[in-house]
Amino acid sequence: MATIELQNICQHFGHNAKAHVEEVVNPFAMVARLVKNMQTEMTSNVPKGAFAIDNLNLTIPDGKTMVILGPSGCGKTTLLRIIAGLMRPESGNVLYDGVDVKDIPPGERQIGMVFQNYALYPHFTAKNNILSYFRFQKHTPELDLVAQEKYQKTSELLGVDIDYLLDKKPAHLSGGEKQRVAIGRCITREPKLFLLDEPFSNLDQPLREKYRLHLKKLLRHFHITTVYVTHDQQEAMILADLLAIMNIGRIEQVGTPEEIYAQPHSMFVAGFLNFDSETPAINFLDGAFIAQELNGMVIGVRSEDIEVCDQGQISETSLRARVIDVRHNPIKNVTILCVKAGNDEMYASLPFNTRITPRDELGIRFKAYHVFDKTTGLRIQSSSTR
Ligand SMILES: Nc1ncnc2c1ncn2[C@@H]1O[C@H](COP(=O)(O)OP(=O)(O)OP(=O)(O)O)[C@@H](O)[C@H]1O
Repeated sequence: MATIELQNICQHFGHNAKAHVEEVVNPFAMVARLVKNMQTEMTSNVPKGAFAIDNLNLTIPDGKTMVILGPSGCGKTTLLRIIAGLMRPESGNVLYDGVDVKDIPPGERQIGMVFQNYALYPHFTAKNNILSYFRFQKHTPELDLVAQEKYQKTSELLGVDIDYLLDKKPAHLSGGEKQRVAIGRCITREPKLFLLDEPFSNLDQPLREKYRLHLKKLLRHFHITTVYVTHDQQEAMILADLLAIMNIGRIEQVGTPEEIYAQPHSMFVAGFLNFDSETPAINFLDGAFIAQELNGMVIGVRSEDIEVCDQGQISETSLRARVIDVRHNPIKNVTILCVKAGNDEMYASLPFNTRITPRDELGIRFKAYHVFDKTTGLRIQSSSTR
């Protein structure tokens, strides 16, 4: 196990690049990068052109799972590759337990890595992939014994259903099976650090859900420091001890999912972290519409923090609104309203089956809200009557 520290990391790509990336000579890493770049090209939300990580600092505490969550192209994989040593940053330090690992090659850092494409050895069976760490060492009867024990323990932890795929080669394994073999391969080497880059992105939804719970169990069992990269909010929420929200080369906020949701540092974080995909993460409203002294500010209010009242109960502390749309969701036990107040449209989550219909006129009140500076996007204050 290890505490990982990133200190003042800088890395530039594109036309503002200060230097060429020093790619550690590793054919697998280079192929993975090419594939990754093609995928990023196709899906990135970040403006094309220069990309920079400037003076990034981050600590991943010993034994914790830190999920790096951010939009496509914000630099999550770059960060993971810097931690792994697959890329040397232009400047800054990476420390494992306080020791600078600049001169330690990736293969000697005791890392278990699982990438999107799993990078299994195609000519090895599943069993030999799981044991590949031992297969590359000088063969001795003692090593065979250790390997057998490790293998036994790993397959127990991965679940009984790994047995039937052991003699198959990767070409004959499904995405979920490859993923289990890749994780098994990591566990067998007893890493001090797990690095996982969207390992479930090739799986369909039910399998993703199954395997992420399985992975959570494994991570709990081993207490290995883990960095998990994803842009899937549900995955992040389930797996994270700590979340780091990333945006265009910057870590915007670090904390538990609950802390970040309750006290977002910025409009980006407030609008990005969404506990419930039924509604937008937060409603942003023009401060001036709420009160004159809030001119130049933006109000952020979560859908669950909006309550409604009859027109007759509208007071100084409530706003007039018109219902645009009503959706009842019996599974989640909520009724979602879309209402318009002034020029602002917003969503409210109410108890299931609330008797409201489109075009109703009503009053709305905020139980809690955040105030953001319109120019910097930073949170200035929060208010709650909950
Ligand atoms: N070796 C490289 N050379 C030039 N640009 C690169 C290189 N690697 C990454 N980039 C650029 O850096 C940015 C961040 O890429 P990165 O793969 O780290 O993002 P990401 O957050 O992991 O994205 P995704 O969620 O889509 O996988 C992108 O704009 C990408 O095009």
